[in-house]
Amino acid sequence: MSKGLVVGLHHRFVAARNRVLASPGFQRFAARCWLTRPVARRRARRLFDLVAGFVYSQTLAACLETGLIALLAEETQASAAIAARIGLSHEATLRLLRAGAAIGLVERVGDRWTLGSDGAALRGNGGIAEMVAHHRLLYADLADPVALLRGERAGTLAGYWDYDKASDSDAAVAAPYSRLMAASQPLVAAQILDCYRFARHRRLLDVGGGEGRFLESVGARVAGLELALFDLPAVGARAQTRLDSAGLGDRVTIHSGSFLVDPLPAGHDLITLVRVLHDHDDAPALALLRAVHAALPPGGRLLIAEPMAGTPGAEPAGDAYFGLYLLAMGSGRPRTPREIGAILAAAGFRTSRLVVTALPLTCRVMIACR
Ligand SMILES: C[S@@+](CC[C@H](N)C(=O)[O-])C[C@H]1O[C@@H](n2cnc3c(N)ncnc32)[C@H](O)[C@@H]1O
Repeated sequence: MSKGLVVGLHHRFVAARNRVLASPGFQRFAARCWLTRPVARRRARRLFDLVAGFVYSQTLAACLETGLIALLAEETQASAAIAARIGLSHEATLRLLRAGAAIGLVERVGDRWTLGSDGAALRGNGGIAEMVAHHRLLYADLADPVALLRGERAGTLAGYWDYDKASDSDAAVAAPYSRLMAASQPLVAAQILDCYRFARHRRLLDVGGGEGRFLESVGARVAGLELALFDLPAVGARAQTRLDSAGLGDRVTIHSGSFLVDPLPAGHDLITLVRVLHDHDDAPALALLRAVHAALPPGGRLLIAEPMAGTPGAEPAGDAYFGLYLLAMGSGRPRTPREIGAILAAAGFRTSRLVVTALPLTCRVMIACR
């Protein structure tokens, strides 16, 4: 069968399916028939979740901002005691507790309240709370999503992630985004360190390494590996301070500059790009990969770690969440492993492969060989 014919048949199938699914008569039938009812209910719930997603996010924000999650992590409490601690009326507290319970953040046990399973999981990862607070900026930009897509809105996030100002040594610009990245870094670092054997290398350069939180994790896990970090001047200065106070100052060399303008330091057999490539549009991304290629010796490796588009089971995190987040930020896009492989080949890398990580939703890893 020719490819054109297969595409044509696929198209006709999808069009026919969508006509049926959109029909109110079919929807009524599907909801009433015992055979189709479970599927109809699942689909209705999924659609409702899409419509209501912002309300759930804001419920989560309120649970964090009032201190409810932190409070219940300490001890179970009665609603009146909770109200006194979080500074809301008893009525508002009950409303928040019930909303939080409905989405798994808190749980009622007898006449007291404790964390729900998602609330407990959230406590185990400090980076999530920081992201939730940070989403105020994202949601301000998304208040008019069509204007954002048309390019009619100067994004609030674009001012937050202002790499141009950070490259002019503007410490006030670099500080908030560097702190945010450092807070969410441990979860990412653990996955990278679990999926790739760093001990096979002698010298590692982490490009766009932020405050050095990733190198801190590598240093703690892999003895004997020489460490170096490259980032914009204002960020490099923060990394120096952080790594000095972590006792790694002697083991890490900090290089400051812009990877879009300055050559990367040579002499490292492994270079890492952790949550860096997706920040950049295709032309600068290719320039960056060419700079990495030029800095590596023959046989040297590049490790790319970031959330990617088209991740099975985590599709919304790629093209929906990061697609719109990076649009608001003003540059970059999430890429599929195949797209990353194509730019790696264009930059001169001989081979590239995907490595399995524990939580591909937050981080996938590709290894390229020069
Ligand atoms: C999203 S953050 C990731 C930080 C760190 N790798 C992590 O995972 O926590 C991107 C990093 O790339 C750095 N960066 C952006 N543009 C750069 C450039 N032109 N040259 C050097 N570093 C740059 C930023 O300063 C920032 O630290």
